[in-house]
Amino acid sequence: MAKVSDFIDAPPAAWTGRHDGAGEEHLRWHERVRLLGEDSQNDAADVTVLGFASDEGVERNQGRRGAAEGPAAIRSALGSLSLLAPVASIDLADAGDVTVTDDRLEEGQERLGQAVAAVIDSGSLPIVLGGGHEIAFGTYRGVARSARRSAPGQGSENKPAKFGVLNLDAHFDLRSAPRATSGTGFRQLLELEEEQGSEVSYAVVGISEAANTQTLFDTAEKYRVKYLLDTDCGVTRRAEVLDFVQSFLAENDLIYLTVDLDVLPAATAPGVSAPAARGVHLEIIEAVCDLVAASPKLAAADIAELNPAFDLDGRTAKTAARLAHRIATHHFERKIHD
Ligand SMILES: N=CN[C@@H](CCC(=O)O)C(=O)O
Ligand SMILES: [Mn+2]
Ligand SMILES: [Mn+2]
Repeated sequence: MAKVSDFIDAPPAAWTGRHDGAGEEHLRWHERVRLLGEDSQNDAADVTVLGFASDEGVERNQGRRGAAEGPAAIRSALGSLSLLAPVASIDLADAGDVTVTDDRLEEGQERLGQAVAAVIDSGSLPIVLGGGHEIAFGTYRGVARSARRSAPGQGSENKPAKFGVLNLDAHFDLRSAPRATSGTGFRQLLELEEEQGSEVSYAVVGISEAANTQTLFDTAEKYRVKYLLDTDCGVTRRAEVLDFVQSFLAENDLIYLTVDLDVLPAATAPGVSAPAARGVHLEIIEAVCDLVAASPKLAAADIAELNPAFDLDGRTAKTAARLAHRIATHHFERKIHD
């Protein structure tokens, strides 16, 4: 079986963070994460972090370069986060980064797909740290080529698993372009599935009417995309948002969760290529991540678009780290209670 290290360009570096003492009562991420290398015997951690160091897709989409530095900034913010008693036994691994050099984005997405599939097939949950939202086509390829995709769906011996992609984003990212960009990923995957005669359902939480043109809404309709506008996702609408997500979980057998940090208000996530004037409050985004992470259907997650060059006092990196932490710990808590 292929190992994740076969597809990695930059092996993981040592994690750092605050150290308060040796006991488990002081535990933080940097003291728990083990680094995966070519010689690692057991790759199947509960959660495996890997990075996608790319901003080529953002550049091609007329955006602001800098997201290639995102994975390092998220790891740095994750390092000092506490692992409290209920999750102190979580096995966390870092596989290192897939790196996009020059303009070889498509190659990088392919390698990311192979790395993600290797992690899933080892029995671990991959959380991929971006990187521009071109990460999505790579992570999707990983879920699509994993054994979980070809396993039969629930309640049916013959039908393949129903695959749902849930995007938390101000944008549809359904653009048509001659080459892959950070704005084309979901159109690419919908077209690929159509060509293959297979199916994927795509849903988005947080769409901004001001930041998507009519042609993008028309494309969303063509592909029967389910979505909630940012104006439907205020903190008083939490129950409706969670109902929307719960229905999507119920309709599918296998879920890929992707978080584009520009779904959050610019005050919470200034360090992105396209900050949101309104956005969806972190309280709602967190509740959605918690719900999805606690589902055994979750196959992979990623967090995209952190651009440290535009961050203010590391607040976007801290937010990204907090979401990665919640996805990891909610996944683990469900796993140990099952
Ligand atoms: N990842 C994609 N992003 C948006 C960027 C929008 C903007 O730059 O204003 C999109 O393509 O729609
Ligand atoms: Mn976006
Ligand atoms: Mn996006």
